[in-house]
Amino acid sequence: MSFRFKAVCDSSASASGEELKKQVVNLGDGSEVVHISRFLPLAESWKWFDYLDKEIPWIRPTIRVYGRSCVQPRDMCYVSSPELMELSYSGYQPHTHSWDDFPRLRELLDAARISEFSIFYVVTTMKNLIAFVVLFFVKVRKALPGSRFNSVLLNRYKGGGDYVSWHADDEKLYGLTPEIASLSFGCEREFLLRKKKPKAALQGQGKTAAEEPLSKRLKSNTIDQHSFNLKHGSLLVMRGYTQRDWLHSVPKRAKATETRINLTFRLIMQ
Ligand SMILES: O=C(O)CCC(=O)C(=O)O
Ligand SMILES: [Fe+2]
Repeated sequence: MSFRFKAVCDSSASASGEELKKQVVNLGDGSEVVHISRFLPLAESWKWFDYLDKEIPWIRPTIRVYGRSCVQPRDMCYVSSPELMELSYSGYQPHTHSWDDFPRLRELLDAARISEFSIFYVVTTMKNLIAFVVLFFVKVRKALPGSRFNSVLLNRYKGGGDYVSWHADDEKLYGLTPEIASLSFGCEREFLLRKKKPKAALQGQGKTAAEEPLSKRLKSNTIDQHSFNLKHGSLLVMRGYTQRDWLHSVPKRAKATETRINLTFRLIMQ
């Protein structure tokens, strides 16, 4: 059973001016999660879901997990700028879609007056995607003043058998205290967080934190586990030392038969 977190609730205004219910969960030791369940209106979210589902050039790459090659259990796409450091995870370097191949798209960025974002992307049908990403950057920034992002990793879970296993987005290119803003569309899925075990204890057992069975951790300390139901149109932000001290996952769920799309916005340090 997952631990029910004690949330500190406050609220902030959305881009359109209405009140957004914002949950701020203090994980301790400088780690924090912000959850806004109704970040985007439902109808607008479905529009974006359909768009992303159809137009993103999704791929399902082969990655390496504990020395073995396997097909990643979800589709993905990656968007960033060529001058930024390249992302690499699980022995896999995703193709970086760049907006430099499509100079006219800069006009769109300027029009949105967010030229400080050196993002982006595009393949043939991507004009709408740029508008889409710009819109969200603006909305996320309004809800979380001071946030900055310059890349986005897109994931598509085509049913309850698709998942992301325990990991931390602690790659060096994001720095020590990355802020990661995650937008979800479509099928509601559970998002879990659990505290990493101190390195010394795991090394003694010849294990990494991700290999420690969940059942064992729950027996020992349920307080180190948090669960969020990520609804259609929701926003979840991890910040502070969350990537250093915690792992997160979206586990398989037999009952989740429909597709879910998730976008995680990140800042690559230059
Ligand atoms: O799908 C999600 O909610 C999380 C995805 C994630 O953790 C990642 O892409 O690193
Ligand atoms: Fe992640």
